[in-house]
Amino acid sequence: MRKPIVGISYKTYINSIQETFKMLDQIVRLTGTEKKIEQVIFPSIGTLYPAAQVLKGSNIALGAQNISPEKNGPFTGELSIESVKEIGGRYVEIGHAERKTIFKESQEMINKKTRLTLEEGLFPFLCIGEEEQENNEDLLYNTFNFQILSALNGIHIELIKNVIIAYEPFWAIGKSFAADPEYIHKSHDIIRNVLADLYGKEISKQIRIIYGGSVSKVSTPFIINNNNVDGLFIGRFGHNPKNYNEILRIVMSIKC
Ligand SMILES: O=C(CO)COP(=O)(O)O
Repeated sequence: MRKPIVGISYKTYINSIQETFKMLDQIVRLTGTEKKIEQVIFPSIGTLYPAAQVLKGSNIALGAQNISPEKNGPFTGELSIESVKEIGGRYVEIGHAERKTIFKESQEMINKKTRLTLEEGLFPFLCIGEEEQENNEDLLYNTFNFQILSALNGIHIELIKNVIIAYEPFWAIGKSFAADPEYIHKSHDIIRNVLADLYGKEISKQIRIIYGGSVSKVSTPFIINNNNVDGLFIGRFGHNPKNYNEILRIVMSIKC
């Protein structure tokens, strides 16, 4: 069975090392021994190394919000996967809506980063999602199919199961409320079908699909209550460690 997984991104909201220490210390005390669920924290990039020190020895993994498309070389301003690995990072977030819209990240770039992450033995949180709410299921299928196929193009089939698909509809990020649970469930079903059509049923069953976009403790029980939703990718409404802990407990009570 797929192990539930919850990620939380601090984006560029929590940038002080002291504040990061304080928050992660609380989180480690609240949830750091849980084994039935995977937890990943994606701290603000300047706090990645100190965050790694706090998470070390707990059951909470470290993730990088972005990496350079190649291990080393002339990529000014980028974070190398070599550094992520050295400090114990296990996950890499790739293709977030903000990187696509603000930093103009292309599908080709997303493909390079995803491939590098998998070949280096780490686990990508591959973000996909439509820009506008879309009720036509065929159009949604085509959008997901294109994004997944181009991101995973040329990657060895053996590695595909290590991908975590983070379904984050652009239009639901940074809002007051998450997308409607029924809409989320339908999208996850479509993504599972896309994966089965591309890589076969067996592999599709092993890939975790999680939802992100204005998730809160209020919406969590409704979103998570579906077989094809394997976890959450939390933003602002989990930045308070107590809220994060509550969200995690709800997910565990339903999934574990
Ligand atoms: O983008 C997200 C996680 O990657 C979600 O962020 P918000 O929950 O703040 O909308």
